[in-house]
Amino acid sequence: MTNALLQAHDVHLSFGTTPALRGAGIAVHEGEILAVMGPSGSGKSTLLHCLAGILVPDRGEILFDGRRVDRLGETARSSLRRDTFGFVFQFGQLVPELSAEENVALPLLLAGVRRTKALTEARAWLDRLGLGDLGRRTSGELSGGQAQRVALVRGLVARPRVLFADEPTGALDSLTGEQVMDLMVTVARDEGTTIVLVTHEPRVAAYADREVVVRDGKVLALTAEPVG
Ligand SMILES: Nc1ncnc2c1ncn2[C@@H]1O[C@H](COP(=O)(O)OP(=O)(O)OP(=O)(O)O)[C@@H](O)[C@H]1O
Repeated sequence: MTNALLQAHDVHLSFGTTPALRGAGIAVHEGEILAVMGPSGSGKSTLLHCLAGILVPDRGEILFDGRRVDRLGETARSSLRRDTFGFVFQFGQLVPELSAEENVALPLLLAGVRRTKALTEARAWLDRLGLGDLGRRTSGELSGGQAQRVALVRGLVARPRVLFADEPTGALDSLTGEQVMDLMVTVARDEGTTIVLVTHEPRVAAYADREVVVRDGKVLALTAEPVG
């Protein structure tokens, strides 16, 4: 496929003598929600980190929108992560001293949006997603599921082209996990966001358009790639 938004070709990466990726290849299409599954230690998070420009592979290529991410320097990769990508991890990682709305506003502030405007926008997002009542609370005053929904909104507020979600429901019970996934899919469809979703839970992967499995540092396709 040549028109994928995000691609990895024959990616290898080792941590010291431990190989994490051994020839991984993947193509993610614009607007697609792709679930990356596989056993513990198979290389899922490492692959996500390579696709997101957090890690640079030892060998192979990472392409975003036709551009070689693996050839960019740290500053350019950091700008790409800040301006074009969004992130949500297993333990939301909200800044504990800040309120929910301040946490949501953070990516906008980092992108140079003025504080008042960033907070107004953060509040609008929280309202739109039914979380407006939580805006003034700090993360210590939120339940795990509420905190994770706020973290998800923070990952989406700057309208990233790709959202990288690494086990976003891993710390939640299944009902709360479903609420987080419903929110993620609703926003992604509305905004046309592409999602790379690492999960080991089939119920979570079922929200995706397509699934791949990582095994021993390689990617096995489970369902067919979309045509186009
Ligand atoms: N920072 C690191 N230092 C050393 N080894 C690492 C590091 N990160 C990952 N590894 C190793 O690389 C391999 C792949 O790890 P990775 O975290 O990508 O797997 P995973 O499929 O995401 O696992 P899990 O489902 O348990 O999160 C494993 O053998 C792991 O121990």
